[in-house]
Amino acid sequence: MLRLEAVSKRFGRDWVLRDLTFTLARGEVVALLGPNGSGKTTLLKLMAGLLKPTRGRVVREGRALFLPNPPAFHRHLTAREHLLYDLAFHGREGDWQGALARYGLPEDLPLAAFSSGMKKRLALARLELLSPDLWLLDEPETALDTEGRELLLKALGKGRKGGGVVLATHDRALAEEAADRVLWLGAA
Ligand SMILES: Nc1ncnc2c1ncn2[C@@H]1O[C@H](COP(=O)(O)OP(=O)(O)OP(=O)(O)O)[C@@H](O)[C@H]1O
Repeated sequence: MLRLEAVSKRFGRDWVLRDLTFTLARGEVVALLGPNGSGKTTLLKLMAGLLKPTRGRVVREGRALFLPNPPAFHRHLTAREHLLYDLAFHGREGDWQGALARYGLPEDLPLAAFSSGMKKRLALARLELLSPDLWLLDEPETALDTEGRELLLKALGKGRKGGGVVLATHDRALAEEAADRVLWLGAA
């Protein structure tokens, strides 16, 4: 699904990642763990193609979608409007009403009025609907309550079936429960 060949990334004079080689197999869920500033978000962005490596190569199969933390939405749209916009933008059709109901979300409230947990739920509903091949998730568990966490675990199962998942997290319990493998990032 995804291969990184001797990838290094530097911002200015600081190396954040050095000589990283990694392969994500189809159907695999991998968790990225490491302290603040160790390069987890940078690595997800490199995997998504949102950043270019300073050295090395990233090879991706299929369509990748990066979920930032916190998720980014147009605040003046409602959940219904946003999902319809996302589906149209990606040229897809999908049961957006079913997705909102599964995640316990209102259709007609502007997203400016969503709590951070509701936004996280909406981001998962959106991912399910758009069903990319590769799910790249930055701290998907933050702001989720117990039920939201269960929904996340289910969604990760769908991501696995769809192709593969890489998630950055500080939650070791989540990594142990959801991931096949952990990639530890330390000081570069
Ligand atoms: N656009 C940028 N320009 C300069 N430095 C950056 C940029 N993006 C990230 N960095 C630096 O790269 C390092 C890694 O940041 P990154 O956000 O990838 O870490 P992280 O492991 O996701 O951290 P956290 O656990 O706090 O979310 C940090 O020192 C950060 O300041």
